[in-house]
Amino acid sequence: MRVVAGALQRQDGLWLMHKRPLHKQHGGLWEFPGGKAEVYENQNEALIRELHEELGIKAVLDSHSSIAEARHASPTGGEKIVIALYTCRYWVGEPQALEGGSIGWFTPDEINKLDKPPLDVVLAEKLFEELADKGLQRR
Ligand SMILES: Nc1nc2c([nH]c(=O)n2[C@@H]2O[C@H](COP(=O)(O)OP(=O)(O)OP(=O)(O)O)[C@@H](O)[C@H]2O)c(=O)[nH]1
Repeated sequence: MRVVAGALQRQDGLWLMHKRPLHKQHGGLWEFPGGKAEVYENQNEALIRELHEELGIKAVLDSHSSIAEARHASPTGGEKIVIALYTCRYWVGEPQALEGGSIGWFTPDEINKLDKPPLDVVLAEKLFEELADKGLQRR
């Protein structure tokens, strides 16, 4: 299963995280917004669609390439999940939680402390390491 996620950074440097609705898998945990890519979509298209459905924004991805990836086999021994994370600094519209969860804006240190699904823990670590390596401002 291909999953795509967005690391949205606002102009004040804070990053958006989405709290999953309670009734879903990983309910109440904070994730990078996104979701499953359909078979007919490339990853960029899938993420732009998911960010529109979940947050109501039109996003412009910083790059066609992902900044980090995380993967694991599903607990049922079924298909492997691969999540690719893309950064995004430009979008049209004000992000809102449209699917029953909530959103918040956080510093990297705050994100590290949020309760997250396992792959988002990995994505957050890799994202902030990668940005530090590139000498980019984290906040
Ligand atoms: N973000 C994230 N998703 C994970 C992790 N582990 C894992 O199995 N997933 C699964 O990856 C999928 C992410 O897609 P999604 O966000 O569109 O899933 P969803 O349940 O909201 O949508 P759905 O109602 O269409 O199934 C979900 O099935 C989610 O449970 C993880 O560590 N982080």
